[in-house]
Amino acid sequence: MSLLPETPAILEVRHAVRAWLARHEPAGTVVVALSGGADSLALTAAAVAEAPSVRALVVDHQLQEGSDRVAATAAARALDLGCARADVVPVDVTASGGLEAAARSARYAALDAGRGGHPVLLGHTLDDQAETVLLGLARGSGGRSIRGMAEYDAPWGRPLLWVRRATTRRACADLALEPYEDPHNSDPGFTRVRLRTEVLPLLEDALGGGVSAALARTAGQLREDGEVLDTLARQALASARDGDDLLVERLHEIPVAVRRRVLRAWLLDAGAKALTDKQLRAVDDLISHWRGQGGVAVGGGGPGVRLVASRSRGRLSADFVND
Ligand SMILES: Nc1ncnc2c1ncn2[C@@H]1O[C@H](COP(=O)(O)OP(=O)(O)OP(=O)(O)O)[C@@H](O)[C@H]1O
Repeated sequence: MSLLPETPAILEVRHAVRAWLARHEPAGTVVVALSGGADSLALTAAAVAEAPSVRALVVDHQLQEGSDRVAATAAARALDLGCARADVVPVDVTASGGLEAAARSARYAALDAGRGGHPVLLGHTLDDQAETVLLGLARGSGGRSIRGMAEYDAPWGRPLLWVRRATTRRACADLALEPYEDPHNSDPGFTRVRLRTEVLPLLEDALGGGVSAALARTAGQLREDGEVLDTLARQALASARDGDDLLVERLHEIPVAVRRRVLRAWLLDAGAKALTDKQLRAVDDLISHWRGQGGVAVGGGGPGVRLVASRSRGRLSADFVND
């Protein structure tokens, strides 16, 4: 649909979507995950202009009074904008492990179930990426936590990862669309909101601007580097495996950055959960600093059971052991 006004903001969002489609070549229909907020609304308008056929999916978390109206309004906008279909999917959020996390997993499950085999475009912007990287830097460990979000991790596509949030807002204003403002997005009880409204502006001010873009760029570079290391690790894992065990002699010569990834993938496969850097290093010591030490317990066995990685006769094995 080339009926959209050709303002700089609209053209920038369209260009980002066009470039994503050209890189990832989804066949036919794409689904847009539409919250009704500025990011996914601008994304929907641009997708309709750029993709052969667009379906919108709006998840109604049913957590706030009137959420059904918000969802219905968003779906109606999607049809106005030219989507071939727009569906509201109500979900029941059962809050185990925090409401935010429960809402997110219910949302992704509903989008996955409703996408009909097509890729799903999400409206994450460069600003979301910068916040994610900053959170990862402060809370995570290792390069994986500051890689940020992928622009395509099938079926999830993020065409706007290099577009500023201000641009999607501008695009909506240019289209005379009134985005939904989620009250959560201004609630300082959420760490992400404080990052957005307090920390990042302070960093921008102190460092003279460009911080969000630099964080997003760093994430992009780390992701590319990390993907190479992951590929090498997959190959090394395949060659070191003997049944469920690993042959130590095949792991000795591998650079430590790759070897730790091999061990991580192997332990996760064996059922490890929430692996820490300290545990991984201790398992690595079974190879690089072997002095006959005992096994290393890692999380994952459930109550009363531990997963223990140990070395014996040139092999590493991971076994569940009762406490
Ligand atoms: N209710 C919803 N229905 C459909 N899509 C949604 C909904 N809420 C969010 N999305 C999609 O997810 C994108 C990111 O939204 P938001 O930043 O609120 O998510 P989040 O809570 O940070 O979750 P995550 O970053 O894990 O996806 C939106 O741009 C939109 O594409």
